[in-house]
Amino acid sequence: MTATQTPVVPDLAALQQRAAQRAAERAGGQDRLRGHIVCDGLVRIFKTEGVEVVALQGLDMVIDRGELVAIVGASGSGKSTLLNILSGLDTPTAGIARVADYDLLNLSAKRRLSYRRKKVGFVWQQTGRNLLPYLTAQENVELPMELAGGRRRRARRERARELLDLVGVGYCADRRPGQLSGGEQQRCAVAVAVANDPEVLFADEPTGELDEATGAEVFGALQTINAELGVTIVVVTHDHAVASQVRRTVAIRDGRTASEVRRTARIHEDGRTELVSEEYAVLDRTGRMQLPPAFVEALSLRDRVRLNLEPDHVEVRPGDQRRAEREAGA
Ligand SMILES: Nc1ncnc2c1ncn2[C@@H]1O[C@H](COP(=O)(O)OP(=O)(O)OP(=O)(O)O)[C@@H](O)[C@H]1O
Repeated sequence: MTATQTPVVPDLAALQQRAAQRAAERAGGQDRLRGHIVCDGLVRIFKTEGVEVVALQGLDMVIDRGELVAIVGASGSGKSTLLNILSGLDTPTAGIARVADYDLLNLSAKRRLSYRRKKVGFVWQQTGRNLLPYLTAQENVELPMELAGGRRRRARRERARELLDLVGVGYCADRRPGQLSGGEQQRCAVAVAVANDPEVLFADEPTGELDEATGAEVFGALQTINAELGVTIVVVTHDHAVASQVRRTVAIRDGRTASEVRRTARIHEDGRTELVSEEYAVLDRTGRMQLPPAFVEALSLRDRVRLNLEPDHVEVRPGDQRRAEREAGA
């Protein structure tokens, strides 16, 4: 049996391949594929009443064109701060934040507006933030096109209809948000977010207020947009179902990229396809990395650790081996 014959997990690999192909076509060639979103040593410090909060402390992250990436992390780890910066709502204190050739540290007001209107789209957790209640779904999708200009009325109407169909809510076109379920509203929000054909879509907890089945439908709409339109998508989520279905999940801890899980489809000799997850720690340019909390706890690592350089790996041992053994035995 070959890879094309009924693999166990065909969807992810096939969709990702299609997304990469579409994104490459949009970008005008493979060599422009690298680094659609680049954060390097990204810092955001908030100052309130003389107190400084370092929300991002040198975050590094590169996302390629056409990727669909999930960002996870505990509350307060800096996810919303990162998304606000990447969506052009907030300005970083230092470092590099670049999206599709827009340097987000140095944007004029005019360029910021064009960035927000044309380059990126957003889906927020609160459905009320995504859709205007007094417009129908169709009108909601047409509105951003009208504001951006450039498309005639008929073209706007046709595109809105196509996008609603693409995310599976064509039947909701003439209804107002109040007449839609939470999942339908979020799928309409996805159509609104891509109305002006953005290169990147940011979604902040898009399934956060939905039950599992409805959340899966909304995530399915994001996957379709990624695969069919080649839009790069970054989803901040606490939803395990979402995080486990993307090819790459980036975990943020204390304002830094702590680790990444990459999933690849492995094809066995008997033709079975298996989804394999591998966890990586992220090493920054100065050689810093964070050990996963489970590793630290398992060996009671504290204060300082011993490092040994081996020909093909680095060993990390408890600094005080005897104490660690005592605690492990206790
Ligand atoms: N406007 C602000 N002023 C002061 N501190 C802020 C501001 N925004 C965020 N912070 C602080 O920055 C840190 C990161 O917050 P952020 O909202 O980015 O975390 P998060 O990972 O999105 O959390 P959650 O999952 O709860 O939304 C927190 O300590 C937070 O209190």
